[in-house]
Amino acid sequence: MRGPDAAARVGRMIEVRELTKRYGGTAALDGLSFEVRPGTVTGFLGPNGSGKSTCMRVLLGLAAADSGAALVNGRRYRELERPLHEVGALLDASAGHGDRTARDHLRCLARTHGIGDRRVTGLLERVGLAGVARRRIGGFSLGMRQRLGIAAALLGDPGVLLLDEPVNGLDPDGIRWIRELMRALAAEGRTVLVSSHLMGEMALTADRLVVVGRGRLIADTSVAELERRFRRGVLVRTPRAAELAAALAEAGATVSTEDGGIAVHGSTAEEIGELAAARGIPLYEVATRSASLEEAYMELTADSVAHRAEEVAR
Ligand SMILES: Nc1ncnc2c1ncn2[C@@H]1O[C@H](COP(=O)(O)OP(=O)(O)OP(=O)(O)O)[C@@H](O)[C@H]1O
Repeated sequence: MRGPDAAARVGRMIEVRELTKRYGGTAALDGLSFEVRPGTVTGFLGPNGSGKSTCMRVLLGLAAADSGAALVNGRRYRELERPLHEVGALLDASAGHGDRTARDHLRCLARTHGIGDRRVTGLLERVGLAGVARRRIGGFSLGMRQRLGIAAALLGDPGVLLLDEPVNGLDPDGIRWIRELMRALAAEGRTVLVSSHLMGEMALTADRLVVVGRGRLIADTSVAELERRFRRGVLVRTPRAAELAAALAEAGATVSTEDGGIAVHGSTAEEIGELAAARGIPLYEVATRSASLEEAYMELTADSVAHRAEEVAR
């Protein structure tokens, strides 16, 4: 890979192109393409079995795709010269020798890449494990293991991070901690891709969303765009409802009576306000209604969920 195209690709950090992977009769990935940009937290969302983990495993060289490309900094994982310095991953928090202390676990990993003890000590502090650094991992709670996994992912100070369901099984403190850490890592200019099947969680953390279903791309969008796309019209309360409704209908909007007010589709809150002002109609309330991101997500993925239920029942 040479020339201007290669340079552009390096800037993109994660690129998944037409990725396909079958397990027997199941297409885990079915022509999936998307890119993840630096400086953002990108949520990787999809119902159970939609291919998120498989995609991450292919990106990390842990599974081979049947066709297509999964690139980090413009290269396949196996072509990376110093992988730990380019991409860090949290896949399975149960990994790690139970007999080893947290510090020794990180030191062993660090040595494979010539990373010194000082970085290990710094990371144990960053993830809040400095106080238990000499305790054996076997006695760690799930939350402590997640923190250790994240320290391992950060060892080589990589620009790209892949986190598979990092909040699974964590208490509210742990969830808040991971959320803040992901935001801080993105603010440092890193590319952070984090998988989840909980839209509510991602809505609080992610700037962008890549939504997949049955191994295919359903949406690649910013959180704000998704909210806009799922607007549910404008609810207006006024003492002169019939008059305003007639004026709005004349202007081309669709109007219905609802909840002691009128529901307007096809007109923005600004247009409604100006039209009412021009006619001297007082407005008591003008509220743009959006579906919650959770509802938007349910709508986007409904087909994949139904299909999966059929597959499981078969
Ligand atoms: N090693 C494997 N052998 C056989 N089938 C597999 C294997 N790994 C994944 N699959 C299948 O591939 C599909 C995608 O699974 P994958 O784990 O990638 O989805 P996911 O989106 O990560 O799901 P979840 O949210 O449940 O973790 C599923 O139908 C799954 O059963």
